[in-house]
Amino acid sequence: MAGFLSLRFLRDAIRSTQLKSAPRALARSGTMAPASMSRRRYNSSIHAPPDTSHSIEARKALRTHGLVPPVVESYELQAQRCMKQLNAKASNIEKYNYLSHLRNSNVHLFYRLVLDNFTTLTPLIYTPVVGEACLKWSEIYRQPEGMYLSYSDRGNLKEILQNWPKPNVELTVVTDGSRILGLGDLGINGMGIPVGKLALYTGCAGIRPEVSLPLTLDLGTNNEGLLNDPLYMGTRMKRVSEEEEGKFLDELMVALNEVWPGIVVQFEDFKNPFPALEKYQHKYSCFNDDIQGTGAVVLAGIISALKSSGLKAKDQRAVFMGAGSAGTGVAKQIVEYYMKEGLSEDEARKAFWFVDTKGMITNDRGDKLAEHKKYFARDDNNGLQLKSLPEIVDYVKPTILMGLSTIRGIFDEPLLNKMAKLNKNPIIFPLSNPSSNAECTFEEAVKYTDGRALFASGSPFQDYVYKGKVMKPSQGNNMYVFPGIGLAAILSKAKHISQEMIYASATALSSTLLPEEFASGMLYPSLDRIREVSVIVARDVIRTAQREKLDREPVLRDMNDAQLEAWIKERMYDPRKEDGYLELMRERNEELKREVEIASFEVREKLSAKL
Ligand SMILES: NC(=O)C1=CN([C@@H]2O[C@H](COP(=O)(O)OP(=O)(O)OC[C@H]3O[C@@H](n4cnc5c(N)ncnc54)[C@H](O)[C@@H]3O)[C@@H](O)[C@H]2O)C=CC1
Ligand SMILES: CC(=O)C(=O)O
Ligand SMILES: [Mg+2]
Repeated sequence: MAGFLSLRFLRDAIRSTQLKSAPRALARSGTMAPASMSRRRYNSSIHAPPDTSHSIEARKALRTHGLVPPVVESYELQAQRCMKQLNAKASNIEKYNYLSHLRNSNVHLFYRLVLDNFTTLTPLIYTPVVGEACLKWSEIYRQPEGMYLSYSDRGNLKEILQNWPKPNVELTVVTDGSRILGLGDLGINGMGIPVGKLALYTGCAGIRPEVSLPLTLDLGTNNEGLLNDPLYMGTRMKRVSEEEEGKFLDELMVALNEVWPGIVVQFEDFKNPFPALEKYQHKYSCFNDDIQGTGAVVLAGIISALKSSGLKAKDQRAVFMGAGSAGTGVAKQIVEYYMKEGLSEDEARKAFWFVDTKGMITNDRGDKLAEHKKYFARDDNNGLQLKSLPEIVDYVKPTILMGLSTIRGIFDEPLLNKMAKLNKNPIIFPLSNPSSNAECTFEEAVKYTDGRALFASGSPFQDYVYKGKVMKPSQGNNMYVFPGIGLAAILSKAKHISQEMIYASATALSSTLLPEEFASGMLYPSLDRIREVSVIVARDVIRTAQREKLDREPVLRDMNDAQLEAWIKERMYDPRKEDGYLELMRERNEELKREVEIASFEVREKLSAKL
């Protein structure tokens, strides 16, 4: 019996790497000719395509000799050509397509380019251009990227996940496409978001590209435009009910953890992300980026802004335009900070006034409030029900104006003037994405507050020269923390991702702002230093996981901070050190190992049949 169990275990272990062994098994059963080494190379899960940077020796070994022009090029030359081709593209969407193609055809060159041109390329692979790509996803579709799981696949999710061609997945970003940035329900067109977020995981935190899985759930869409679009590539049906989605997600979480035990799951851009977070956060290694990641990143910006304005937590009054997952997630995180600064929970909670489509959120407004809005609903309004943002600002006299509403331009000139009259340094955070949904632009915030606003936006803006001075915008985007949180969860093998771990990511991020950056008005560190930032975020998140006994990697426990940082850095994927030739050799080794495993499994199976 014990022998039988271990054989089954071995067979399952081999199946978990089944893709590589599948061609051989099929070949053995006679349904498929054995793939030649050269054929297999092109189907390789690891990218070792013909590359102009390969030496002649490598080309010979890879049998790509003759498949690329003869000159062996330096990376600098390759990069020069790429940037020239990129700059020749007439529109942002063409640039997006070009970069997607590059990522799929030469992954290391793509990431090297991203790391060397981070601030120029991020807006093209992430917000704002990814928003346009999602709007047009079914139109611009060229190649498979990520996995699509449809409602009709329920019952078979585990089996389908096993079709993913890379054997070891450590991280997935999953969306149901129901609230893509501020662009609404885009159905499966939302795939651009998991793809973009995971590209940032690799760029910002050095997660190896082959261990990440972009995942989009095809659970229908209520977007009539898409339902009527012949090119739309998702199932043409209305969105399933919340209950049906809940059951689907239950199956998905089990399946993901069976196929890739301990996988880190990032939930992204769900219209109603609260039930999943509540249900899974203490059960699996997962977090919600829009609620928790955004909360952490905005808290870090608020810590910097308060330091800059010289005001205390107890003096803050915040008006939040938009009371969705991001708005309430951000405010909850700030409440925690205010409490650590000495306020009672009630004092902290009362420092927030929320506004949604029906106006100021109060307990006695007369409508049934969604569960997540109740905590911040005002009960001190003496029956007063205010509808418009300007009258709410007059009533509250806020120090902070936060935009997570998706409404472009709602922070208009008169409102910004008002904030500037009320405060020496008004804190203005138009955080909605993409740029076309921002509550105001950087230029507007500077001009209409006479250059005194402490500003952060969700999507990037250009520097702006005001009265002869170059003003620098800050980008308050969860990209500053989610890569470090995910990296920490992977490296520490965290059982769960706790609220304390998320909070640690915020304080870690705020600690990375350099004095000179702070002096120049920046609220966040320069994105050019994002890898350094991710190391510090990951370090502090790991430390918190250890304190809470949520980590399962004992090796890290005895390290001091410097050792831990060095260890994290060492594990980060660095495209500069990658080499397709070496990878292929590694891959061949792995393949040989698997062949030996299969052979020994077969021998043992025959033996056990004889016994
Ligand atoms: N900067 C960042 O890192 C992040 C930015 N966001 C952005 O925040 C925005 C909102 O995201 P979620 O909260 O997840 O969406 P959501 O759909 O959950 O919430 C949107 C909120 O805005 C309110 N709203 C919409 N139209 C309004 C109107 N005309 N007047 C008043 N209120 C209105 C809704 O009532 C709702 O409370 C999106 O644009 C998203 O891209 C989200 C996460 C991270
Ligand atoms: C940045 C982000 O996660 C969002 O806009 O939804
Ligand atoms: Mg999001």
